[in-house]
Amino acid sequence: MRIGLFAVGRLKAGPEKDLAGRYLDRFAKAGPAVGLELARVVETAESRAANAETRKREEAGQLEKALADGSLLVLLDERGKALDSEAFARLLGTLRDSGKRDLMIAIGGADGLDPALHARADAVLNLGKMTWPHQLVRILIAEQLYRAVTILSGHPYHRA
Ligand SMILES: C[S@@+](CC[C@H](N)C(=O)[O-])C[C@H]1O[C@@H](n2cnc3c(N)ncnc32)[C@H](O)[C@@H]1O
Repeated sequence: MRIGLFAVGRLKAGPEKDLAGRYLDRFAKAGPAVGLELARVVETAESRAANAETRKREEAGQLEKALADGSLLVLLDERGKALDSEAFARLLGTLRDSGKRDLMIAIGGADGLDPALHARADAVLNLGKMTWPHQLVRILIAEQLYRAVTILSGHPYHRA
């Protein structure tokens, strides 16, 4: 399965990008059935100037374009469902074994994700109830993806 991370907003060179990159590299190397596309950057000068609803619709349109036909979609949202790392690994394993070729995991911008994406999503997950900036969310989900493949493969990185 190919797993893509879709994120709104550019991650500048610096410690956040380095740390997210480190976990994404480990993740890509750890699971034979798991590939990775780097996060897509969709923010433009126009989208920054637009109001929140217009901006969210535009971002959702760009995500829809980036989604392969029949792709699974998981959204990250603080109002989503809380899973522990083992349950997240099981979910990833189930999605991986579903026969679908693509899974996109989406992180919203400053205004969150458009409601139309929520209606189409296969799962909406949170990383705790607090609101994190998208830069940190990329690091958190990258680490959890790596942790999940180590759980699925029985690697000792994760100690429950
Ligand atoms: C700064 S937050 C946007 C908050 C926005 N006001 C909202 O109501 O959704 C940017 C993105 O980071 C992700 N995010 C932030 N905190 C999160 C959390 N606790 N769990 C999951 N995703 C989170 C979401 O994808 C969110 O759209």
